Amino acid sequence: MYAIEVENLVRKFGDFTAVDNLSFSIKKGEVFGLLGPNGAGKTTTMSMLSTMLPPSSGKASVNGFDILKDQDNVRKSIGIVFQDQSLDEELTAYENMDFHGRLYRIPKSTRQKKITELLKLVELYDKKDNLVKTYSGGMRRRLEIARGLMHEPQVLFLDEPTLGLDPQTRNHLWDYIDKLNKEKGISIILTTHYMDEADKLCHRIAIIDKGKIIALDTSENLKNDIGGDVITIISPERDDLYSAIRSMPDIKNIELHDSSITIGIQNAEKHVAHIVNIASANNIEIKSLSINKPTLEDVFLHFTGRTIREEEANSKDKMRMIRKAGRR
Ligand SMILES: Nc1ncnc2c1ncn2[C@@H]1O[C@H](COP(=O)(O)OP(=O)(O)OP(=O)(O)O)[C@@H](O)[C@H]1O
Repeated sequence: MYAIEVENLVRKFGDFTAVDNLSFSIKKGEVFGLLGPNGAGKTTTMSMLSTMLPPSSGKASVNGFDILKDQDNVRKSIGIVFQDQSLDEELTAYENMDFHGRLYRIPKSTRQKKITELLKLVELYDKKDNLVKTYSGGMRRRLEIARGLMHEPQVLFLDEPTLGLDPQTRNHLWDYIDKLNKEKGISIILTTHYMDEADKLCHRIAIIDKGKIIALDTSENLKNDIGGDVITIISPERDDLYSAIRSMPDIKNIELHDSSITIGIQNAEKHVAHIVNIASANNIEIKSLSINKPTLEDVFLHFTGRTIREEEANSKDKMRMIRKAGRR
């Protein structure tokens, strides 16, 4: 059984199609990422899978339960951490957790044990009696994750889990998410517009743009599929080197430039020694050699002709933070 199965899922708002015929499945124990720019349809997809928004057409199941026919069981199977914070600022961390446990009718003795275990897991146990309004952004997000795990969900939904957090806090949170997956075996679906986040956390990534999946695979395969690595060599005897190595069997393409040679090749590091040996056997000097690995940004560019514009994303992050602050 899959953690999530999605078949031809569509969501329209009036004439506008926000989610356009998505199909994918997520294995149990997998961390799966929906990566795409703002407005790509990620949150809308998560909202449908968590039964908060009905699809216009198509079907999906979570933990084997149909999102339309078996909503109660879907809800019991999932923990949710969405973009907008939903903690009670005037309560302590413990009280927030306890309140959530009561909502799910978890008996008192189990509740206390669970709260202790989860607050320790996200390293907030020492601060359990502090009011949430005294918490930093990273601490709040960790508390939200712990709270989302109170009822022992099989699948965790994380919508932009590190939005608006500073790089150090993001790194910390990534460690917790990784730990949750490894230690508790929880399947995780997360959305992000941060390439490094998808790269670091996700076993597989669906790149989504304008409501459609444009590529889906492991990060490594996605990068390899667009042509692999690029080796750049600077040498005073470029022409000789070019002639000596151009017939190497694994080279996908080789180009001679004014001051360098560039070689497109998969798993570049495996071929570097061979290239250096050929140069040395032919008395050719190599001044420098560097390997560039393609990034997920290159993958997105390859499929869409555009970049996921981080400036745009960042300004949107700021707007969200201002909006949230205004609500307090
Ligand atoms: N309730 C709604 N009514 C009309 N349009 C909507 C509604 N909700 C979302 N949309 C539109 O659907 C598209 C997808 O939005 P969605 O929030 O799913 O994108 P996203 O990839 O999660 O981006 P973001 O990270 O900015 O939320 C956007 O163009 C958005 O404006």
